[in-house]
Amino acid sequence: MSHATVLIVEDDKTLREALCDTLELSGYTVASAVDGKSALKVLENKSVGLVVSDVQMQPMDGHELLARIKSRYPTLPVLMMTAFGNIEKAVSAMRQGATDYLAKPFEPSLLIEKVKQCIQHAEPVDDQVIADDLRTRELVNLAGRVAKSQATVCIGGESGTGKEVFARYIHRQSNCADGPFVAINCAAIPDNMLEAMLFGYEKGAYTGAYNSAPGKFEQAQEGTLLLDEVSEMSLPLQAKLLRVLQEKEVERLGGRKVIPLNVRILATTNRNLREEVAAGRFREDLFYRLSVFPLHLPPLRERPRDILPLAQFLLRRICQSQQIAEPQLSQAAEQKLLDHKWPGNVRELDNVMQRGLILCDGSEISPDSLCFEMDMPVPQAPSKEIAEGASKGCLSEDLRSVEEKMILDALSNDRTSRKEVAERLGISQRTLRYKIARLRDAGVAIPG
Ligand SMILES: Nc1ncnc2c1ncn2[C@@H]1O[C@H](COP(=O)(O)OP(=O)(O)OP(=O)(O)O)[C@@H](O)[C@H]1O
Repeated sequence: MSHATVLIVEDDKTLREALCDTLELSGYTVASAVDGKSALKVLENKSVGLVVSDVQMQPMDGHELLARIKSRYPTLPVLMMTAFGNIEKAVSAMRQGATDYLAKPFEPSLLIEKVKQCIQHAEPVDDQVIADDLRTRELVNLAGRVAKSQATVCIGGESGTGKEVFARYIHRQSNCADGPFVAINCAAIPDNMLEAMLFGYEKGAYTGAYNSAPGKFEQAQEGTLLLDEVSEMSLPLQAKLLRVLQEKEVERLGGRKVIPLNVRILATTNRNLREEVAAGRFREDLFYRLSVFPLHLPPLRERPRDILPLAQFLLRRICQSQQIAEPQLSQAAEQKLLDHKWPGNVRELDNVMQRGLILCDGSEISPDSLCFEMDMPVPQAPSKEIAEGASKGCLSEDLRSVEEKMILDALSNDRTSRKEVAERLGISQRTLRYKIARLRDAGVAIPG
């Protein structure tokens, strides 16, 4: 049985109670509301997996509620209940994005059947795309439209803006949604390994290849392959990638068989790819092949109406995963979130909500519980303490700032790739990526 809460929106008290009873007896957790306005309030405070709503209600009717839900929670399924014989209302609700409809009066068994179907097809909470700001809503809309084509989409935007969230959304909305979604982070894997992981290899292709293995392209057959941080790929590998994209076929390393591919390609990048092309770090032909349809996600500070819905969504997600009650955000806390500039975007907001949850009193998150990393004091301890901290195996704040300075110095050389920076610092590219993300979350501008 699904754990998702079903929200019943119906102004007729007797019918509302009957619907709630029917679903509760079938094992669902149920919440209820008397009209669209109060339903939106419930949605703000509760994680809901499905809305079952009447059409005719006052003051906010089912159509308006549906429109608000589609703009604010685009992936939340809605089952509309229409008056018997009013097929036009049902058709217009379906056009507006309702998942299904029930014509009144209906048997309890039909309600249970439809609810079950809608919940089965519903997005898990992790897959939801929050889009309240007009700019984000337009992007979701665009992403939904481009999803239906076979076009290669390159999603750009600062770190933590939700590029992977959008890539997954495009996959779910595409004609290959039933196929696999395979993602590979091109920045986190050393070049020779990345090649083997992308294209696969035959037994004996290189030392240590004891068995043959399919690559990510093959794993993504009939589905979507996301090339995350594609700009970090080396030039020689870019050439090989281009060939696979042009030919729509792949050969495993050390293999002779040509494997035809039917894979939708998506890519993301934190960098301005045009600038990378101009600087000679990214192949122009690959740029054009990947950017058939470019989508750019603006930073969170440029879509302020997303901040609070995202904060609430993230809070709910954290509370659900930790199975704890969800505290309210006080009005002053909301204002503090709205006033911040979010250099680390949604990922930074996620961190702030996690910390807020730890620091709050359980029922309410106040402004004091919301601390941004850039506001946290860095103690100026004498160097003796650095050594002591290091010998205890913990990284003191001073050591951390020395480390940060080394990373920033290394990154400030324009001609050095991230891969070379990682090598020079003696850390893996994955570790470097993690440390850069932490610095970004703390509001530090990253060179390059
Ligand atoms: N619109 C959104 N709705 C819901 N969650 C979001 C949204 N945007 C971002 N997130 C959340 O923010 C976090 C960062 O998102 P994501 O990994 O997609 O960002 P990114 O741009 O791909 O980051 P990076 O460039 O560092 O890889 C994730 O936890 C994701 O679930």
